[in-house]
Amino acid sequence: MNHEPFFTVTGLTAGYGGPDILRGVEFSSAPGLITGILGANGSGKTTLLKAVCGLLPHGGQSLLEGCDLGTLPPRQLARRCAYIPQRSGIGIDISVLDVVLMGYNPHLGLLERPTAQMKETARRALALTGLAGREEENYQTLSEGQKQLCILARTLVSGAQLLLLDEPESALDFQLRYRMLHLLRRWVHQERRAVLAALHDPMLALSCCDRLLILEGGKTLAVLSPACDPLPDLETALSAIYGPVSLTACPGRDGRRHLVMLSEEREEDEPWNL
Ligand SMILES: Nc1ncnc2c1ncn2[C@@H]1O[C@H](COP(=O)(O)OP(=O)(O)OP(=O)(O)O)[C@@H](O)[C@H]1O
Repeated sequence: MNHEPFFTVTGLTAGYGGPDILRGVEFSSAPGLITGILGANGSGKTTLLKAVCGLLPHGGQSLLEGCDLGTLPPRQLARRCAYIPQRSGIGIDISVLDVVLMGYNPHLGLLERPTAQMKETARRALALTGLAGREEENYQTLSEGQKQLCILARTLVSGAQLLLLDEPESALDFQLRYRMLHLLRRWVHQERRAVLAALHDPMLALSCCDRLLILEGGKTLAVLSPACDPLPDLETALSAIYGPVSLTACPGRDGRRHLVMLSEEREEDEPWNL
């Protein structure tokens, strides 16, 4: 796999008016890789995604194919970089197909309508995410998990080179969260894009991400490859954010190394006596 820098973050700092929450985050990604951001609650995962796509004032740089994202006007930024927040924020009655077609907005002029080909691609994206036949339904009537799949379809058609996803799996059941990440992984490898996804499920991240960015207190603690880095290195980094854990490697049917993570009980933990 090609490992030339495609997306590089250097010295990223950001906050909300008080002390900096992100304190010099650094990492880089080659094209065709999915990077999972893991960190405890409040470690800065969402803040990182918002700073990269310019929603928060920040210091440092995010370079995508050598272009400083911080210098791009909003429309050009939206063409290159798609940010999917934890909640879609869509509160109006709108069809499922029209939500997916919103992915084309940065490419359309004022009052320009999506083409027949765009509609066809949007239908295919919905079929890929398991929502075939739901195109004309009201988006508001979908379950939270189905809404996440619909937003994923919108992201896939957007043509952005960099996808920033904030807990894209949070409302999905066990099967769907793996299907979603496998789909994203295949798509990213094939299309040579980059995905940065904040995830709360470390097993999912270990199984589906090419790389893991471990955040602790707004800083990069480690950048690791679940497929090839030594287990003790992975255990040390994961234990720093989740408490004591142990990892076991299992051979998958696909021939890749799969990791199973166990949370080890802390001996020093007091029983809960309220
Ligand atoms: N709008 C805001 N104003 C002030 N502080 C904020 C704001 N949003 C987040 N923070 C603070 O920034 C820190 C990092 O929050 P952030 O949402 O980036 O963490 P996270 O890793 O995504 O957490 P979680 O896993 O709980 O979603 C937290 O201490 C939080 O209180």
